Amino acid sequence: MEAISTVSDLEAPGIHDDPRSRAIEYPLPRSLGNCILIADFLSATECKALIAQAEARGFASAESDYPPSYRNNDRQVLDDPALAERLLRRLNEVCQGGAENLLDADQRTGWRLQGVNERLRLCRYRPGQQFRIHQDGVHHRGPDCRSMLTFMVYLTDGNEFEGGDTLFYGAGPAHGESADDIVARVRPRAGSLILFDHGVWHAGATVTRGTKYILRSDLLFHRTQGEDAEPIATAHHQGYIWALATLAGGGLASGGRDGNIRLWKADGTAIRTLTGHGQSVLGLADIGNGLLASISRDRTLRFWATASGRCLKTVTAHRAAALSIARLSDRLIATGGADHSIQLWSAQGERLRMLEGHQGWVWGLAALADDLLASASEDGSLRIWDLQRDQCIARRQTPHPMRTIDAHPEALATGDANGNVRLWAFDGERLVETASFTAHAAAVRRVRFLRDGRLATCGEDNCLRIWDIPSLALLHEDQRINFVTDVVELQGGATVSCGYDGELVWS
Ligand SMILES: O=C(O)CCC(=O)C(=O)O
Ligand SMILES: [Fe+2]
Repeated sequence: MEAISTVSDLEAPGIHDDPRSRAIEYPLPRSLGNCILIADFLSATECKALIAQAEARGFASAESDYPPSYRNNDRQVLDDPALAERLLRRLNEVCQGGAENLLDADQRTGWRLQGVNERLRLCRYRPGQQFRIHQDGVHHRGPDCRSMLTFMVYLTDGNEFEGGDTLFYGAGPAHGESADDIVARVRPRAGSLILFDHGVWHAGATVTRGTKYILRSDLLFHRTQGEDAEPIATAHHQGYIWALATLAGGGLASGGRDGNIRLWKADGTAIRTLTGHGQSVLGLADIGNGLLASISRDRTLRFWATASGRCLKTVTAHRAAALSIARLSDRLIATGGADHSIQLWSAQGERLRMLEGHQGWVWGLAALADDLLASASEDGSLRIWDLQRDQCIARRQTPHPMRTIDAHPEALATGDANGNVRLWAFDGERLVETASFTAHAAAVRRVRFLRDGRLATCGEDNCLRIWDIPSLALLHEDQRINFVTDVVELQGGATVSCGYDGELVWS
């Protein structure tokens, strides 16, 4: 076998005499988006070298970044601009007249191919590992550069493992993930490149025997000057908005995948942008005295002065993504993480204590009183913690991963990965489930009690719903074009919701 010691040996067109002889297929109906499969994009030797180098660097479980029910394959992030540049060169070589020709430029008026994202992700799937139905996220590099297509090379051949096909669906998880909804199934071939629009719903099926490896990146595009270019500067955030919080002055704060926190007046006027987080901002809380606390996938907890926009303090809060935050009193804040722990903090950001017990990600926290905290976890349990004794004093297990929680003087609400919302009562000792209903046709992302006995729920079925409590009558419904992630009620009574479309919507 040809010896390849570094990835830099990925050079000229590999083993092929004519680089343009590669077979090209279009696995999806055009109406669902671009999807292009190019055989023998990398040679077998190049694939083996990439795998060997990745194994030498070592894979990590995706568990600190993604819940296992969503994806549990192993992963490695490799920033390699030189390799990305060579992959782009190869792409231009294999496409007659350059890669742009293949990509249906009509779909991207005003945008031109810039390159392959140098943030390369190597993924390994061993038996039992999978990546459930999803759309791929957009990488934003300022208003004039963003990714639009997924770039994925299969490094192992389908005859070396069982399962592990890439599945394409006609619609999102609201329509289930059943075999009937599969529009195309791609059996991995070593060296094949697949390119598809980020918005196409897809999954990596469970590998049942052997090992599957892929190299994953994105195609980046830059905006061309001129009247064709569609403005994107009007979006409230670049990419997904994850979380909202009301502010004492009547406005609100939003946090996004762009790592930014934006402050807004109640009428929607932008006040300022707080920058500093290195990754998605997943939770926000007004902690009083003009301070905002934020948590991020970058594992930190930050404290900000809302009047000046200054970041006063940054602490590493968790050993994995920090997912949830709640203010208990002027003196006490709690955060929950993908490391399964709950951490308690002073309002000055000193770490006080840790609560352990959950067996999965702590997605939601809610204060019941100054020294009583409720937590909802991917492990399917709801727990109540007495913060005077730092003990879990009540616990209820449910069959599905819990994703969100909110509290209200008379009740608690939780939402789960299967679209169910449950209402609970806690009498100081016993935790009783008082109601349970299917609120969404996919995972519930947020539950929030509103004034006048109403409950708002946000779902991965792209719906915001408002329910009357306790009758459970549906009072209002808003359908968006992508997941709805949060909703808050402002002092004046308006509700503001947000989601993966990057927009805040007042109603
Ligand atoms: O493994 C696969 O076939 C799909 C992987 C995928 O969807 C991703 O990495 O975004
Ligand atoms: Fe994907």
